[in-house]
Amino acid sequence: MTRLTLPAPAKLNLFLHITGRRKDGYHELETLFQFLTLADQLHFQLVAEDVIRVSPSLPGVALQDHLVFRAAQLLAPYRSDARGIQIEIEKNLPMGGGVGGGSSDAATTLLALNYLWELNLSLEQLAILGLKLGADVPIFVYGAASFAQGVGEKLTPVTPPENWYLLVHPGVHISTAAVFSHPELPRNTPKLTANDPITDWQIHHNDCESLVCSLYPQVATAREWLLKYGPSRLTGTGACLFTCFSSENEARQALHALPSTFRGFLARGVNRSPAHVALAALTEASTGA
Ligand SMILES: C[C@](O)(CO)[C@H](O)COP(=O)(O)OP(=O)(O)OC[C@H]1O[C@@H](n2ccc(N)nc2=O)[C@H](O)[C@@H]1O
Ligand SMILES: Nc1ncnc2c1ncn2[C@@H]1O[C@H](COP(=O)(O)OP(=O)(O)OP(=O)(O)O)[C@@H](O)[C@H]1O
Repeated sequence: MTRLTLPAPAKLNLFLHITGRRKDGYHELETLFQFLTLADQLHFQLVAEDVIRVSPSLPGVALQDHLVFRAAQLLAPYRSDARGIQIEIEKNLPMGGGVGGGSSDAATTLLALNYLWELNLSLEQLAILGLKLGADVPIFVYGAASFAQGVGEKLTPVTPPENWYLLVHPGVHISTAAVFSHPELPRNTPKLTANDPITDWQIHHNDCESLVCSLYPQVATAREWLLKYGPSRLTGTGACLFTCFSSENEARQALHALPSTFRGFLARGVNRSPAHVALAALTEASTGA
């Protein structure tokens, strides 16, 4: 096989507790990750020359900083021949939206190149490499909805309900680093205990939400609008907020009522990453399983 298309799905942080800060500045988190059917699409094509080509370019992102390019660079030394790769990205996920688009693009690149370059690296090896690119990369590499601890890399698979979500982007770009370095960010939520119902996400909260709403009035306005439909929550450090619906139809009706100042996305929560589903289908087809 010389070409491959794989999705790079969005994630939601159904809740996000900050339980402490490490000496290196990174924060200790407890968060519940679920994937969405909403995804970027990445097209990979092996080429004879020893190059890594990524197109189209992303606004404001130099090639050397592009997480897809960096993921390919990390894997290139493991090749046994000099075949290069051409990668084309259909970007559907809002950047800086808290849905992990960059991390997911990187993880899908690791999975795809491991397959196309026939590297036979384990998911654990890919996750360790991926963590160098961002705290959110390992969850996408493993591909199972999980309760995460540490900086987001200690993962315990769980199965929250696979609801329909309306995701609202209030139109602001939020820097993860800026939120995490803010002096007013709460950092001392007590750790959950073994008896806490982890997948019952609505009883938990996102520690970034109040701060982000006070720094960005558009996020606060979007939150107020979403609250008419049910409990709403910030994902990651924002800017996107979500609420859940028991059917696609109800979610679609809410999307139709969304003020034009916001962008809305309809998606289903899924406990297995669509990238893994697609890769498994491919492997089964090629082995005739
Ligand atoms: C907020 C989350 O999206 C929750 O899933 C992630 O923790 C962020 O993951 P990410 O975007 O992959 O983050 P990284 O690229 O590793 O880090 C961006 C910046 O966020 C801060 N950061 C990130 C993760 C973490 N556990 N503690 C932090 O303090 C660091 O200042 C870092 O410089
Ligand atoms: N392939 C990529 N897709 C998106 N952003 C990228 C990519 N490569 C590098 N970046 C840079 O990473 C920044 C954060 O991107 P991303 O869209 O993943 O944010 P996010 O959804 O808020 O992430 P998270 O929830 O993990 O904090 C972008 O603003 C951009 O500068």
